[in-house]
Amino acid sequence: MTMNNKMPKIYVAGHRGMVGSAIVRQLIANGHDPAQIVGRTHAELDLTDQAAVRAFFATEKPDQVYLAAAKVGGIHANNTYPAEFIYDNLMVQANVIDAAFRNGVKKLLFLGSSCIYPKLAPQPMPENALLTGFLEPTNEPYAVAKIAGIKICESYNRQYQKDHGIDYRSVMPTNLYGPGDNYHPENSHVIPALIRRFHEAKIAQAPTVSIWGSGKPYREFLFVDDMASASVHVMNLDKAIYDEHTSPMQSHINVGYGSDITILEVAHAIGSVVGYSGEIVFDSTKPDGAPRKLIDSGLLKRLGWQAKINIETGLKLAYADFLNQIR
Ligand SMILES: NC(=O)C1=CN([C@@H]2O[C@H](COP(=O)(O)OP(=O)(O)OC[C@H]3O[C@@H](n4cnc5c(N)ncnc54)[C@H](OP(=O)(O)O)[C@@H]3O)[C@@H](O)[C@H]2O)C=CC1
Ligand SMILES: C[C@H]1O[C@H](OP(=O)(O)OP(=O)(O)OC[C@H]2O[C@@H](n3cnc4c(=O)[nH]c(N)nc43)[C@H](O)[C@@H]2O)[C@@H](O)[C@@H](O)C1=O
Repeated sequence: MTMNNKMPKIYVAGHRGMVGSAIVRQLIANGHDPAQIVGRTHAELDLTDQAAVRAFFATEKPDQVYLAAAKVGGIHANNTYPAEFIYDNLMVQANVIDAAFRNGVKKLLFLGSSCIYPKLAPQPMPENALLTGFLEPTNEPYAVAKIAGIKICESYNRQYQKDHGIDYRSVMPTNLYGPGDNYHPENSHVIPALIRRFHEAKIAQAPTVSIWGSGKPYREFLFVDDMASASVHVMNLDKAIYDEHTSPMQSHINVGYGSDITILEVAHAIGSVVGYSGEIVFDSTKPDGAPRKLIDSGLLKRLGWQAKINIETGLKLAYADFLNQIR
């Protein structure tokens, strides 16, 4: 009882989402008391509603916040709903970070995305590639919102850290996948989309299955439980160490797997896990997006974290999750 009282009360924004639910699992696996973890569904609390967010923080008074709620989707969703991607993400971030500050939250972790980096950034992309060039057009509105999220955290630290003791950090994940993913046929990311399409092709005994674009772009894929462990690791890093490796105007940290593969290679790997042996064809009416976006995760490695789950293992776990979801 005494020990539980000393545990920080943690608000995981987006606790039902793929990453948020993995962060909750990780915190509990680390021994955190589930009663000291707070979550609200979108239906219970719309984070774009400033008054509702302020009222929630004033009532719950969490000590720490993991900001894993966002409008999220793959290349088609980003391209089709750009207004929602920029508006929702700007509002959610601004509301949550500001309400956290106003209500005494000392520690917050903001989840951005590797799409913050320029389309033609040097590969692998280091943290200091931010704001050095043009963004990939298919997800520019989402990326601009994510860049604003980093800058909100940095600005609050710069203005308020000294007097209020706040420490708001940011992590930039590469492309993620795993249990709890969104398997929508159009609006999802490539791995869940292809798991569904290959599974349906197998059941229908279809001779071909199509993948979008040329299959040539490279992507770096990280399993969601690795992302959750990296998030908790960065949140809990000693402040002196975090400060030594970042700066007030460049405080974000990349979270990647460490290597990338082509979309055609990941399609073959998914075909093999699902058990589909037909032919792969290309839908050239669909965009390729960024040619490559491998992030440099050297800083996080130096700070003591590395991914554990390889793509073969991760895809098997993801397919098991898909089968479970459609049962
Ligand atoms: N998935 C990926 O490949 C990547 C994800 N990220 C980042 O990681 C974080 C988590 O993403 P992920 O878990 O994949 O996404 P999910 O879509 O699985 O989860 C996002 C969660 O946020 C909630 N949410 C969205 N809008 C609102 C709102 N207005 N009010 C309240 N809740 C809201 C969603 O609820 P509901 O579904 O009910 O709307 C959902 O539970 C995001 O910041 C994302 O940008 C970064 C890089 C890659
Ligand atoms: C995480 C990241 O996610 C988005 O960027 P993206 O990396 O381009 O994401 P994606 O997973 O949707 O596509 C990866 C690649 O795969 C190809 N591809 C083939 N076949 C399918 C397919 O069936 N579906 C999808 N979605 N892609 C397919 C697709 O054409 C592309 O070449 C950002 O908008 C932004 O949200 C962001 O930060």
